[in-house]
Amino acid sequence: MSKVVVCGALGRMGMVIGGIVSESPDMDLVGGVDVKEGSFYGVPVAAAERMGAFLDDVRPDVIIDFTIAAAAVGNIRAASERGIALVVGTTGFSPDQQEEIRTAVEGHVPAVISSNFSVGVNLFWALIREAARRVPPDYDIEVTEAHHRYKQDAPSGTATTILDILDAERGPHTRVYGREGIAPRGDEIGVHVVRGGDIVGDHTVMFAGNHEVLELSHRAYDRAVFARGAVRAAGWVVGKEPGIYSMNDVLGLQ
Ligand SMILES: NC(=O)C1=CN([C@@H]2O[C@H](COP(=O)(O)OP(=O)(O)OC[C@H]3O[C@@H](n4cnc5c(N)ncnc54)[C@H](OP(=O)(O)O)[C@@H]3O)[C@@H](O)[C@H]2O)C=CC1
Ligand SMILES: O=C(O)C1=N[C@H](C(=O)O)C[C@H](O)C1
Repeated sequence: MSKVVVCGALGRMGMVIGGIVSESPDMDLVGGVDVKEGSFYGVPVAAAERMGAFLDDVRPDVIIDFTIAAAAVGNIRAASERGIALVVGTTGFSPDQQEEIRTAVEGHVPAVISSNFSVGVNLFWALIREAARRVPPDYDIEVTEAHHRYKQDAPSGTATTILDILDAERGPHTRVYGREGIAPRGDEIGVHVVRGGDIVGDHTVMFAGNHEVLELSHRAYDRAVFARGAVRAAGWVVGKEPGIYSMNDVLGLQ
């Protein structure tokens, strides 16, 4: 039975994750952490400022973090100092924050870190990789993502992962974020961000040649797809060797 703490417990993702963990026969939801204290699913939610004391009290096996980048870095450090395994879904990390996370995790605790925990998106990334290898080099590439009006970071973590896959397969390209005025196309990848309403998460990669367009798309209809993946990762990561793992490791896709 793994003891689980959810960071960002009272947020959109935290609430869905808490519900799934509380109903999992092999998991014990022992608490949450959020900016303000409270409770969810019958367990306490500690205020972020007293997270360390709370972890020392409830002693979880794994922390699932869906907060914001600045908070997640500190949460990861707090988990690492106590030898607690991690699942991190938070997005929007700067290169410096990514380096801080690597230093906190590697050689200390096992952590599954992914910008998207849905099975569909992990397959989508594999299909994009394959397409990027096969599509002729002169085809233009545009990446579009759409999310709800409350999303803070842009472009999404999932879109950033897509851009990293495209760079790995086709060589580094300049990223042009939207266009305005006279904007002739070069050898860039165009990146387009849409924010509105309650869109859960849409991503499209367009490969545009002369007289044809190939598009690969993924659309999430419910946050449960991300939450189920994160809870699955939490069950998987406890007891693994220290290091950073991807959702491919959890799903056995590599
Ligand atoms: N990898 C994936 O599959 C997915 C990743 N995400 C990512 O997860 C993150 C959260 O998304 P979402 O749930 O929609 O966002 P929300 O804003 O709804 O939830 C984040 C929660 O974290 C709280 N929080 C802020 N700082 C701290 C802290 N120091 N300690 C604990 N809690 C804190 C926020 O409180 P307050 O509101 O008071 O600031 C809020 O309740 C985002 O980065 C998003 O991109 C989202 C979906 C899927
Ligand atoms: O903030 C969200 O909602 C989501 N964030 C993740 C991202 O930035 O890619 C994953 C998903 O698209 C939903």
